[in-house]
Amino acid sequence: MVIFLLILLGIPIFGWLQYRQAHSLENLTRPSFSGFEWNAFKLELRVLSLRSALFEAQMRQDTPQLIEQVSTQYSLFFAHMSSIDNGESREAMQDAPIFQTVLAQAHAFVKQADPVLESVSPTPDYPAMQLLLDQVDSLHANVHRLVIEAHSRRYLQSSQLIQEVTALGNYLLVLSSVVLVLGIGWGVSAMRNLSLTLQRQQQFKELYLHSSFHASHDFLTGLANRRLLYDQLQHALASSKRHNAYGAVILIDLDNFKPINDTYGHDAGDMLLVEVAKRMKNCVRDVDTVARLGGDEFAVLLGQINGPAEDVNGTVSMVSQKLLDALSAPYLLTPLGQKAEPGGIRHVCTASVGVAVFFKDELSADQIIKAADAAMYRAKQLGGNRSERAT
Ligand SMILES: Nc1nc2c(ncn2[C@@H]2O[C@H](COP(=O)(O)OP(=O)(O)OP(=O)(O)O)[C@@H](O)[C@H]2O)c(=O)[nH]1
Repeated sequence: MVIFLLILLGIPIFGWLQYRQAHSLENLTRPSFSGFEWNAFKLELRVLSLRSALFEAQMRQDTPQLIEQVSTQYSLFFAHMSSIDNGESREAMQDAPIFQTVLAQAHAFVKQADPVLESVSPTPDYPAMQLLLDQVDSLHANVHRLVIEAHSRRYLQSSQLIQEVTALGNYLLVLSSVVLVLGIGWGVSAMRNLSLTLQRQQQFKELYLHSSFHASHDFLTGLANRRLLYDQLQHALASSKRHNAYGAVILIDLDNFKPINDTYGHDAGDMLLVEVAKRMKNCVRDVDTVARLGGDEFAVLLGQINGPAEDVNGTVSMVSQKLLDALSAPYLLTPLGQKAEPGGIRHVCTASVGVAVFFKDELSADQIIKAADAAMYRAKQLGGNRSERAT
Protein backbone atom coordinates (compact mmCIF):
# COMPACT_ATOMS: atom_id res chain seq x y z
CA MET A 1 0.00 0.00 0.00
CA VAL A 2 2.76 2.41 1.05
CA ILE A 3 4.73 1.58 -2.09
CA PHE A 4 1.68 2.18 -4.23
CA LEU A 5 1.13 5.62 -2.61
CA LEU A 6 4.77 6.53 -3.10
CA ILE A 7 4.58 5.65 -6.79
CA LEU A 8 1.35 7.64 -7.13
CA LEU A 9 2.97 10.71 -5.56
CA GLY A 10 6.19 10.12 -7.46
CA ILE A 11 4.56 10.28 -10.89
CA PRO A 12 3.56 13.99 -10.83
CA ILE A 13 6.85 14.96 -9.17
CA PHE A 14 8.77 13.09 -11.84
CA GLY A 15 6.62 14.68 -14.56
CA TRP A 16 7.32 18.12 -13.19
CA LEU A 17 11.05 17.39 -13.09
CA GLN A 18 10.95 16.28 -16.72
CA TYR A 19 9.14 19.45 -17.68
CA ARG A 20 11.72 21.62 -15.89
CA GLN A 21 14.59 19.80 -17.52
CA ALA A 22 13.11 20.10 -20.99
CA HIS A 23 12.73 23.84 -20.47
CA SER A 24 16.15 24.42 -19.03
CA LEU A 25 17.54 22.62 -22.07
CA GLU A 26 15.51 24.93 -24.34
CA ASN A 27 17.24 27.87 -22.71
CA LEU A 28 20.63 26.30 -22.91
CA THR A 29 20.35 25.55 -26.60
CA ARG A 30 19.03 28.93 -27.72
CA PRO A 31 21.98 30.62 -29.45
CA SER A 32 22.38 34.28 -28.62
CA PHE A 33 24.89 37.00 -29.17
CA SER A 34 25.93 38.40 -25.84
CA GLY A 35 26.04 42.19 -25.51
CA PHE A 36 29.77 41.85 -24.98
CA GLU A 37 30.34 39.96 -28.21
CA TRP A 38 28.03 42.10 -30.29
CA ASN A 39 29.58 45.35 -29.11
CA ALA A 40 33.06 44.04 -29.67
CA PHE A 41 32.18 43.19 -33.26
CA LYS A 42 30.48 46.53 -33.87
CA LEU A 43 33.46 48.35 -32.45
CA GLU A 44 35.87 46.43 -34.60
CA LEU A 45 33.87 47.23 -37.74
CA ARG A 46 33.76 50.89 -36.79
CA VAL A 47 37.50 51.08 -36.17
CA LEU A 48 38.15 49.30 -39.44
CA SER A 49 36.09 51.78 -41.45
CA LEU A 50 37.67 54.66 -39.59
CA ARG A 51 41.04 53.26 -40.46
CA SER A 52 40.27 52.86 -44.13
CA ALA A 53 38.75 56.34 -44.34
CA LEU A 54 41.83 57.84 -42.71
CA PHE A 55 44.07 55.82 -44.97
CA GLU A 56 42.27 56.93 -48.11
CA ALA A 57 42.34 60.53 -46.99
CA GLN A 58 46.05 60.27 -46.45
CA MET A 59 46.74 58.50 -49.75
CA ARG A 60 44.70 60.74 -51.99
CA GLN A 61 45.72 63.98 -50.33
CA ASP A 62 43.10 65.91 -52.26
CA THR A 63 39.35 65.79 -51.91
CA PRO A 64 37.46 67.60 -49.19
CA GLN A 65 34.86 64.79 -49.46
CA LEU A 66 37.38 62.37 -48.03
CA ILE A 67 38.05 64.64 -45.12
CA GLU A 68 34.29 64.78 -44.74
CA GLN A 69 34.19 60.99 -44.82
CA VAL A 70 36.84 60.75 -42.13
CA SER A 71 34.93 63.18 -39.96
CA THR A 72 31.71 61.20 -40.45
CA GLN A 73 33.39 57.93 -39.57
CA TYR A 74 34.96 59.57 -36.60
CA SER A 75 31.63 60.90 -35.34
CA LEU A 76 30.05 57.46 -35.74
CA PHE A 77 32.92 55.90 -33.88
CA PHE A 78 32.65 58.49 -31.16
CA ALA A 79 28.89 57.97 -30.92
CA HIS A 80 29.41 54.24 -30.62
CA MET A 81 32.05 54.66 -27.95
CA SER A 82 29.71 56.94 -25.98
CA SER A 83 26.83 54.50 -26.27
CA ILE A 84 29.04 51.72 -24.95
CA ASP A 85 30.33 54.01 -22.28
CA ASN A 86 26.89 55.02 -21.04
CA GLY A 87 24.63 52.20 -22.11
CA GLU A 88 23.55 48.97 -20.56
CA SER A 89 26.05 47.01 -22.61
CA ARG A 90 28.81 48.43 -20.50
CA GLU A 91 27.54 46.32 -17.64
CA ALA A 92 28.06 43.22 -19.75
CA MET A 93 31.48 44.24 -20.91
CA GLN A 94 33.12 45.95 -18.00
CA ASP A 95 34.31 42.78 -16.31
CA ALA A 96 36.71 42.21 -19.19
CA PRO A 97 40.01 43.95 -18.36
CA ILE A 98 40.84 44.35 -22.04
CA PHE A 99 37.63 46.34 -22.48
CA GLN A 100 38.83 48.91 -19.98
CA THR A 101 42.10 49.22 -21.89
CA VAL A 102 40.29 49.68 -25.19
CA LEU A 103 37.96 52.23 -23.69
CA ALA A 104 40.85 54.22 -22.22
CA GLN A 105 42.75 53.99 -25.50
CA ALA A 106 39.69 55.08 -27.47
CA HIS A 107 39.20 58.11 -25.22
CA ALA A 108 42.84 59.07 -25.62
CA PHE A 109 42.41 58.69 -29.38
CA VAL A 110 39.29 60.84 -29.42
CA LYS A 111 41.06 63.55 -27.43
CA GLN A 112 43.95 63.55 -29.86
CA ALA A 113 41.79 63.29 -32.97
CA ASP A 114 39.52 66.23 -32.18
CA PRO A 115 42.00 69.06 -32.84
CA VAL A 116 43.47 67.25 -35.85
CA LEU A 117 40.11 66.81 -37.50
CA GLU A 118 39.27 70.43 -36.84
CA SER A 119 42.46 71.49 -38.58
CA VAL A 120 42.14 69.24 -41.63
CA SER A 121 39.80 71.45 -43.57
CA PRO A 122 40.58 73.05 -45.96
CA THR A 123 44.34 72.31 -45.77
CA PRO A 124 44.82 68.85 -44.33
CA ASP A 125 47.60 68.26 -41.90
CA TYR A 126 48.97 64.98 -43.24
CA PRO A 127 51.68 64.22 -40.66
CA ALA A 128 48.98 64.57 -38.03
CA MET A 129 46.81 62.24 -40.11
CA GLN A 130 49.63 59.71 -40.11
CA LEU A 131 49.78 59.94 -36.35
CA LEU A 132 46.05 59.31 -36.15
CA LEU A 133 46.42 56.38 -38.50
CA ASP A 134 49.04 54.86 -36.18
CA GLN A 135 46.76 55.40 -33.21
CA VAL A 136 43.88 53.72 -35.01
CA ASP A 137 46.13 50.77 -35.83
CA SER A 138 47.09 50.35 -32.24
CA LEU A 139 43.44 50.72 -31.22
CA HIS A 140 42.51 48.17 -33.83
CA ALA A 141 45.01 45.64 -32.47
CA ASN A 142 43.39 45.98 -29.04
CA VAL A 143 39.85 45.83 -30.36
CA HIS A 144 40.88 42.72 -32.24
CA ARG A 145 42.00 41.21 -28.94
CA LEU A 146 38.66 42.19 -27.48
CA VAL A 147 36.86 40.33 -30.26
CA ILE A 148 39.05 37.28 -29.73
CA GLU A 149 38.34 37.45 -26.03
CA ALA A 150 34.64 37.53 -26.85
CA HIS A 151 35.16 34.42 -28.97
CA SER A 152 37.02 32.72 -26.14
CA ARG A 153 34.24 33.50 -23.71
CA ARG A 154 31.70 31.97 -26.03
CA TYR A 155 33.98 29.00 -26.39
CA LEU A 156 34.39 28.57 -22.66
CA GLN A 157 30.72 29.07 -22.13
CA SER A 158 29.83 26.42 -24.66
CA SER A 159 32.31 23.93 -23.21
CA GLN A 160 30.75 24.52 -19.80
CA LEU A 161 27.33 24.01 -21.35
CA ILE A 162 28.46 20.73 -22.84
CA GLN A 163 29.35 19.52 -19.38
CA GLU A 164 26.00 20.66 -18.05
CA VAL A 165 24.09 19.02 -20.85
CA THR A 166 26.12 15.84 -20.47
CA ALA A 167 25.34 15.78 -16.75
CA LEU A 168 21.64 16.30 -17.47
CA GLY A 169 21.78 13.56 -20.09
CA ASN A 170 23.26 11.12 -17.61
CA TYR A 171 20.70 12.09 -15.02
CA LEU A 172 17.88 11.50 -17.48
CA LEU A 173 19.36 8.16 -18.46
CA VAL A 174 19.28 6.94 -14.85
CA LEU A 175 15.79 8.31 -14.27
CA SER A 176 14.34 6.83 -17.42
CA SER A 177 15.87 3.44 -16.66
CA VAL A 178 14.24 3.49 -13.23
CA VAL A 179 10.94 4.55 -14.72
CA LEU A 180 11.13 1.89 -17.41
CA VAL A 181 11.85 -0.77 -14.81
CA LEU A 182 8.78 0.37 -12.90
CA GLY A 183 6.85 -0.06 -16.11
CA ILE A 184 5.20 3.33 -15.93
CA GLY A 185 4.00 5.16 -19.04
CA TRP A 186 6.25 8.10 -18.22
CA GLY A 187 9.13 6.00 -19.44
CA VAL A 188 8.14 6.74 -23.02
CA SER A 189 8.34 10.48 -22.56
CA ALA A 190 11.56 10.09 -20.58
CA MET A 191 13.10 8.21 -23.48
CA ARG A 192 11.95 10.91 -25.90
CA ASN A 193 13.55 13.55 -23.73
CA LEU A 194 16.67 11.49 -23.51
CA SER A 195 17.04 11.30 -27.27
CA LEU A 196 16.36 15.04 -27.48
CA THR A 197 19.06 15.63 -24.91
CA LEU A 198 21.57 13.50 -26.76
CA GLN A 199 20.73 15.34 -29.98
CA ARG A 200 21.32 18.69 -28.28
CA GLN A 201 24.50 17.41 -26.73
CA GLN A 202 25.69 16.74 -30.28
CA GLN A 203 24.71 20.26 -31.37
CA PHE A 204 26.73 21.71 -28.54
CA LYS A 205 29.74 19.65 -29.49
CA GLU A 206 29.49 21.07 -33.01
CA LEU A 207 29.17 24.61 -31.68
CA TYR A 208 32.21 23.96 -29.50
CA LEU A 209 34.26 22.75 -32.46
CA HIS A 210 33.15 25.61 -34.67
CA SER A 211 34.14 28.31 -32.24
CA SER A 212 37.74 27.30 -32.78
CA PHE A 213 38.95 30.56 -34.33
CA HIS A 214 41.15 31.29 -31.37
CA ALA A 215 42.51 27.75 -31.40
CA SER A 216 43.91 28.26 -34.89
CA HIS A 217 44.96 31.91 -34.81
CA ASP A 218 47.59 33.95 -33.07
CA PHE A 219 46.09 36.12 -30.36
CA LEU A 220 48.24 39.21 -30.99
CA THR A 221 48.41 39.49 -34.76
CA GLY A 222 45.36 37.50 -35.87
CA LEU A 223 47.64 35.50 -38.20
CA ALA A 224 47.37 31.71 -38.52
CA ASN A 225 49.16 29.85 -35.74
CA ARG A 226 51.52 26.87 -36.03
CA ARG A 227 48.68 24.37 -35.96
CA LEU A 228 46.79 26.04 -38.81
CA LEU A 229 50.02 26.37 -40.80
CA TYR A 230 50.55 22.61 -40.53
CA ASP A 231 46.96 21.95 -41.64
CA GLN A 232 47.36 24.28 -44.62
CA LEU A 233 50.68 22.68 -45.48
CA GLN A 234 49.05 19.24 -45.53
CA HIS A 235 46.42 20.61 -47.92
CA ALA A 236 49.12 22.24 -50.05
CA LEU A 237 51.01 18.92 -50.29
CA ALA A 238 47.88 17.09 -51.42
CA SER A 239 47.11 19.82 -53.94
CA SER A 240 50.73 19.86 -55.19
CA LYS A 241 50.44 16.13 -55.85
CA ARG A 242 47.13 16.51 -57.68
CA HIS A 243 48.15 19.47 -59.83
CA ASN A 244 51.88 18.78 -60.27
CA ALA A 245 52.59 22.22 -58.86
CA TYR A 246 55.42 23.43 -56.64
CA GLY A 247 54.98 25.16 -53.31
CA ALA A 248 57.27 26.71 -50.70
CA VAL A 249 57.57 27.37 -47.00
CA ILE A 250 59.43 30.51 -45.98
CA LEU A 251 60.44 30.79 -42.32
CA ILE A 252 61.25 34.24 -41.00
CA ASP A 253 62.90 35.14 -37.71
CA LEU A 254 63.42 38.80 -36.84
CA ASP A 255 66.95 39.98 -36.07
CA ASN A 256 67.42 42.51 -33.33
CA PHE A 257 63.84 42.30 -32.04
CA LYS A 258 64.63 41.84 -28.34
CA PRO A 259 66.10 45.35 -27.79
CA ILE A 260 62.74 47.01 -28.48
CA ASN A 261 61.17 45.01 -25.64
CA ASP A 262 64.13 45.69 -23.39
CA THR A 263 64.23 49.43 -24.10
CA TYR A 264 60.57 50.40 -24.54
CA GLY A 265 58.60 47.53 -23.01
CA HIS A 266 56.40 44.75 -24.35
CA ASP A 267 53.65 47.07 -25.65
CA ALA A 268 56.12 48.56 -28.13
CA GLY A 269 57.34 45.04 -29.01
CA ASP A 270 53.75 43.94 -29.56
CA MET A 271 53.09 46.90 -31.85
CA LEU A 272 56.15 46.02 -33.89
CA LEU A 273 54.97 42.40 -34.23
CA VAL A 274 51.55 43.60 -35.42
CA GLU A 275 53.25 45.84 -37.99
CA VAL A 276 55.50 42.95 -39.10
CA ALA A 277 52.37 40.82 -39.66
CA LYS A 278 50.81 43.58 -41.75
CA ARG A 279 53.91 44.06 -43.89
CA MET A 280 54.23 40.32 -44.48
CA LYS A 281 50.62 40.04 -45.61
CA ASN A 282 51.21 42.84 -48.09
CA CYS A 283 54.05 40.84 -49.68
CA VAL A 284 52.00 37.76 -50.61
CA ARG A 285 48.78 36.80 -52.37
CA ASP A 286 45.54 36.42 -50.46
CA VAL A 287 45.63 32.67 -51.07
CA ASP A 288 48.99 32.28 -49.33
CA THR A 289 49.13 31.64 -45.59
CA VAL A 290 51.02 33.93 -43.24
CA ALA A 291 51.51 32.48 -39.76
CA ARG A 292 53.12 33.47 -36.49
CA LEU A 293 54.86 30.47 -34.96
CA GLY A 294 55.67 32.19 -31.69
CA GLY A 295 57.82 35.08 -30.38
CA ASP A 296 59.40 36.81 -33.36
CA GLU A 297 59.20 33.79 -35.66
CA PHE A 298 56.85 33.80 -38.64
CA ALA A 299 56.17 31.65 -41.69
CA VAL A 300 54.72 32.07 -45.15
CA LEU A 301 53.25 29.18 -47.09
CA LEU A 302 53.16 29.76 -50.82
CA GLY A 303 50.57 27.27 -52.04
CA GLN A 304 50.39 26.47 -55.69
CA ILE A 305 53.28 28.06 -57.63
CA ASN A 306 52.72 27.31 -61.29
CA GLY A 307 55.40 26.92 -63.93
CA PRO A 308 58.66 25.03 -64.44
CA ALA A 309 61.29 24.71 -61.68
CA GLU A 310 63.36 27.75 -62.86
CA ASP A 311 60.31 30.01 -62.75
CA VAL A 312 59.37 28.65 -59.35
CA ASN A 313 62.85 29.44 -58.03
CA GLY A 314 62.54 32.94 -59.45
CA THR A 315 59.14 33.46 -57.82
CA VAL A 316 60.33 32.20 -54.43
CA SER A 317 63.47 34.38 -54.54
CA MET A 318 61.35 37.38 -55.51
CA VAL A 319 58.94 36.85 -52.60
CA SER A 320 61.82 36.29 -50.12
CA GLN A 321 63.49 39.50 -51.26
CA LYS A 322 60.20 41.37 -51.02
CA LEU A 323 59.82 40.14 -47.43
CA LEU A 324 63.40 41.11 -46.55
CA ASP A 325 62.92 44.60 -47.99
CA ALA A 326 59.54 45.15 -46.35
CA LEU A 327 60.69 43.97 -42.92
CA SER A 328 63.96 45.91 -42.91
CA ALA A 329 62.28 49.30 -43.48
CA PRO A 330 62.38 51.33 -40.24
CA TYR A 331 59.45 50.92 -37.84
CA LEU A 332 57.88 54.07 -36.47
CA LEU A 333 55.79 53.18 -33.45
CA THR A 334 53.69 55.38 -31.22
CA PRO A 335 52.37 53.30 -28.34
CA LEU A 336 49.89 55.30 -26.28
CA GLY A 337 51.34 56.67 -23.10
CA GLN A 338 54.84 56.52 -24.60
CA LYS A 339 56.66 59.50 -23.11
CA ALA A 340 60.31 58.81 -23.82
CA GLU A 341 60.34 60.04 -27.42
CA PRO A 342 57.79 62.66 -28.45
CA GLY A 343 58.01 61.76 -32.17
CA GLY A 344 57.44 58.08 -31.42
CA ILE A 345 59.87 55.17 -31.42
CA ARG A 346 62.04 54.46 -34.42
CA HIS A 347 63.36 50.92 -34.53
CA VAL A 348 65.24 49.06 -37.20
CA CYS A 349 65.18 45.29 -37.31
CA THR A 350 65.86 43.00 -40.21
CA ALA A 351 64.95 39.36 -40.79
CA SER A 352 66.65 36.01 -41.38
CA VAL A 353 64.81 33.97 -43.96
CA GLY A 354 64.95 30.23 -44.72
CA VAL A 355 63.21 28.76 -47.77
CA ALA A 356 62.19 25.16 -48.54
CA VAL A 357 60.56 24.42 -51.89
CA PHE A 358 58.36 21.31 -52.13
CA PHE A 359 56.99 19.29 -54.99
CA LYS A 360 54.19 16.75 -54.68
CA ASP A 361 54.52 14.83 -51.42
CA GLU A 362 58.21 14.01 -51.75
CA LEU A 363 58.76 15.42 -48.24
CA SER A 364 56.45 15.39 -45.23
CA ALA A 365 55.19 18.62 -43.62
CA ASP A 366 57.63 18.10 -40.75
CA GLN A 367 60.59 17.57 -43.06
CA ILE A 368 59.74 20.73 -45.02
CA ILE A 369 59.47 22.89 -41.90
CA LYS A 370 62.71 21.42 -40.51
CA ALA A 371 64.54 22.09 -43.80
CA ALA A 372 63.30 25.71 -43.89
CA ASP A 373 64.26 26.10 -40.23
CA ALA A 374 67.82 24.88 -40.86
CA ALA A 375 68.14 27.29 -43.81
CA MET A 376 66.85 30.15 -41.67
CA TYR A 377 69.34 29.29 -38.95
CA ARG A 378 72.12 29.42 -41.57
CA ALA A 379 70.92 32.86 -42.71
CA LYS A 380 71.08 34.03 -39.08
CA GLN A 381 74.59 32.59 -38.61
CA LEU A 382 75.70 34.45 -41.73
CA GLY A 383 74.74 37.77 -40.15
CA GLY A 384 70.97 38.00 -40.83
CA ASN A 385 69.08 40.23 -43.26
CA ARG A 386 69.43 37.52 -45.90
CA SER A 387 67.67 34.53 -47.30
CA GLU A 388 69.04 30.98 -47.58
CA ARG A 389 67.60 28.02 -49.48
CA ALA A 390 67.26 24.55 -47.96
CA THR A 391 69.76 22.13 -49.44
N1 LIG B 1 56.60 42.07 -27.20
C1 LIG B 1 56.59 40.74 -27.30
N2 LIG B 1 57.78 40.07 -27.17
C2 LIG B 1 57.78 38.74 -27.29
C3 LIG B 1 56.59 38.01 -27.55
N3 LIG B 1 56.91 36.69 -27.64
C4 LIG B 1 58.25 36.60 -27.42
N4 LIG B 1 58.78 37.83 -27.21
C5 LIG B 1 60.16 38.19 -26.96
O1 LIG B 1 60.85 38.09 -28.18
C6 LIG B 1 62.25 37.98 -27.90
C7 LIG B 1 62.84 37.00 -28.89
O2 LIG B 1 64.19 36.86 -28.60
P1 LIG B 1 65.29 36.73 -29.72
O3 LIG B 1 64.82 35.82 -30.79
O4 LIG B 1 66.57 36.40 -29.02
O5 LIG B 1 65.35 38.21 -30.29
P2 LIG B 1 66.33 38.85 -31.34
O6 LIG B 1 66.85 40.11 -30.73
O7 LIG B 1 65.56 39.02 -32.60
O8 LIG B 1 67.53 37.85 -31.51
P3 LIG B 1 67.94 36.97 -32.77
O9 LIG B 1 66.73 36.16 -33.17
O10 LIG B 1 69.03 36.10 -32.26
O11 LIG B 1 68.35 37.89 -33.86
C8 LIG B 1 62.36 37.57 -26.44
O12 LIG B 1 62.85 38.66 -25.70
C9 LIG B 1 60.91 37.28 -26.02
O13 LIG B 1 60.67 37.65 -24.67
C10 LIG B 1 55.36 38.75 -27.68
O14 LIG B 1 54.28 38.21 -27.92
N5 LIG B 1 55.43 40.10 -27.55
